[in-house]
Amino acid sequence: MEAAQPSALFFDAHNEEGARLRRQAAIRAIEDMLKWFSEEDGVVGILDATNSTKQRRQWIQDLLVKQGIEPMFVESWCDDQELIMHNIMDVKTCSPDYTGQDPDEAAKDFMERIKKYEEVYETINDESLTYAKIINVNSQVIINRIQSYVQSRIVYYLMNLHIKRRCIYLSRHGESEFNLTGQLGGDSNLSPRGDLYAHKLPQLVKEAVGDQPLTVWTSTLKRTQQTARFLPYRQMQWKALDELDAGVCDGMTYEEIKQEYPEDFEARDANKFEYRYRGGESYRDVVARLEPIIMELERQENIMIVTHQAVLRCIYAYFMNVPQDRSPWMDVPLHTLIRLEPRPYSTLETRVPANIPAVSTYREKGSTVLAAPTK
Ligand SMILES: O=P(O)(O)OC[C@H]1O[C@@](CO)(OP(=O)(O)O)[C@@H](O)[C@@H]1O
Repeated sequence: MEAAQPSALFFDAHNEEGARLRRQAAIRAIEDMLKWFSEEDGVVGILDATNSTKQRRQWIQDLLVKQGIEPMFVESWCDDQELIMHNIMDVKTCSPDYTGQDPDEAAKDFMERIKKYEEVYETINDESLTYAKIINVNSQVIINRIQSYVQSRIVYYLMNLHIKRRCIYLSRHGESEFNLTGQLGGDSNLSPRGDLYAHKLPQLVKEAVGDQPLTVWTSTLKRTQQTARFLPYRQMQWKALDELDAGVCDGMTYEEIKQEYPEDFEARDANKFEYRYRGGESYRDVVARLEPIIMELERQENIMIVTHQAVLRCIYAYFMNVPQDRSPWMDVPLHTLIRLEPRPYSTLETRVPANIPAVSTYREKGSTVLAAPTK
């Protein structure tokens, strides 16, 4: 039997049973989070709840501080009716609370829910708490007692968010000369088939983007710039988008690495996310250097990124919520345009193959052989 969906009445502060159940749910969520902190080395947890009274916030603060956790409150405050309505239609009607319900009915119920909240709501201004209050989607941000590095990064991240619809387009560079020989890294030119992809890309992008504005980001390496050279949009090069640095293994094939550095080859397979090439980088290092890219992506509207296998995996994993241990093993084929559309509860993905053959650069764990090529 399916659980009944909560109606606005459930959120009425005078409804004692509703208040009791909501408190119980919050306790369960906090217990879950504490378990994750202690058993799975969690660093930042998000307790998504309507902690809209001073008493409720103080209760959470006391509970967490006792466990050695530093709480930071984030309040999103909005009195712009158009924004509220847009948010309800866009976000709330597809929330798990309203699955399968008529969107107009769901919107009406949510308006009622807001009224119930308004009766008891006390905006955050508690001087002793750490908080960020975001007013009308970043028209104004008020912060209080931001003390640690992580907290300041969270504030910066929140300041960059917007709720406009947009898409992120991702593509690897066209097949390169090094891809043909199975060599890693380097700064080689496109192969003839890679060049065909560069010629076809404007048409693929035009079909996906239409007449909307777009900005193209590439790495500083020749293969991404050659791939993007016919795209009729503003272009920017980012060093942060350069391929994972393979250090002493740059220019080698997987087979050569296995022969010359067998222990490294094994260590990388055992933990590909953490393994750092001698004199080079790990996937974790790439994720860290991509932080400004992610921040800027959150601020921007339509962006197309032409980059490399490892970097693309990291950006894709961020939007598609792929766990760290799986992301370095994802297959991201050459000559394929990936369209990501971030939505409130998930990101929609479409893949458009260019139908231009290319070698595969995908290697399974334990093997030095690359997978079958793309037809
Ligand atoms: O982490 P793995 O799976 O080795 O993938 C990264 C490798 O992908 C390659 C291709 O094999 O990237 P690129 O997209 O730049 O061609 C290498 O240059 C790079 O070292």
